[in-house]
Amino acid sequence: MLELRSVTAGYARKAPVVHGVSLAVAPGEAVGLLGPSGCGKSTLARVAALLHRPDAGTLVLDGEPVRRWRHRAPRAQRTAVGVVFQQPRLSADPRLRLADLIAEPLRATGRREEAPRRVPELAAAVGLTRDLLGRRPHEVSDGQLQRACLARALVLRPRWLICDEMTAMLDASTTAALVAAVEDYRAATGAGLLAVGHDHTLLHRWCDRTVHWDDLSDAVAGEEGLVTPSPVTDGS
Ligand SMILES: Nc1ncnc2c1ncn2[C@@H]1O[C@H](COP(=O)(O)OP(=O)(O)OP(=O)(O)O)[C@@H](O)[C@H]1O
Repeated sequence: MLELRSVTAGYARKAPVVHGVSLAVAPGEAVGLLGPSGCGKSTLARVAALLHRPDAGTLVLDGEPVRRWRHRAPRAQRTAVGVVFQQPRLSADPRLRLADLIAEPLRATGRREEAPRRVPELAAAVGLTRDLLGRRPHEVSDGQLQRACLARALVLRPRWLICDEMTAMLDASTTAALVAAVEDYRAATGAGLLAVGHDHTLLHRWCDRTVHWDDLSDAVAGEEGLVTPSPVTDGS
C-alpha cells in the first residue's frame, strides 16, 4: 500500500496548504485525485513521491513508514516511487540528450550498464523514435519531452507511480499515448498509480476510482473513525 496518513504539509509551518489529509492506494490500483487549482494536490503528490517532508502525518510505503525525504530517503524507498510532473521542461536537465535523461536514474543508482537495453525498450513503450533520443530538450516538443520524462519515471521499475497533471498541457493523441504507456506498464508490473488532475472525464476513464480533495481531510474521514494523526519523527 501507499498510504498518506493525516498529512499536513506546506511551505510555512504556520500556514500549511495541506491539512490532515489521508489517502491510500492499493497495489495495482489506479486512484485519480481531483480538486480545484491551488488546493494542495501537487504538494500532496510531492509528499507521496518523497520529495516534500510533511509537517505532520505519515507516508507509509509497503508497510514501512518514510522517515527521511528527498536525497536522505533510503534508496529502496526512493526508487519505489516514480513521478511525472506537469511541466517537463522544469524537470528535465536541458543539457542532456533524451537517451541520457531517460537513463539518469540508472546512473544515479549505479546501474548504468542497464541503459543500453532499458533506454530503447522504454523509448518504444512511450513512443519515442530513435532520432529523438539523440536530441536535447530544446530540440523536441513538450509532448516528446513528456514522453521521455515518463520513460525516466519508469526506468527503475517503480511499484508506485505518481502522475501530477502529466497530460495537462498535451493534445488528445499524446494524452492517450501516455495514458496507454502507463497502463501497459501497470498491467506488466502491477504498479499502483496516483493520478492528480483537473480533468474529471480523463481521470474517471483512466482510474479504478477517483477521490475529490474535499473528501480527504480528517475532518471528513474522522467522522467515520478512519484515521488517527501521528507526528513526523525524523529526517528532512
Ligand atoms: N514552493 C512553494 N512555496 C510557497 N508556496 C507554494 C509553493 N508551491 C505551492 N505553493 C502554494 O501552495 C498552495 C498549493 O499549491 P499546489 O501546487 O499544491 O496546488 P494544486 O492543487 O496542485 O494546484 P494546481 O491544480 O493549480 O496545480 C498554493 O496556494 C500555492 O501557491
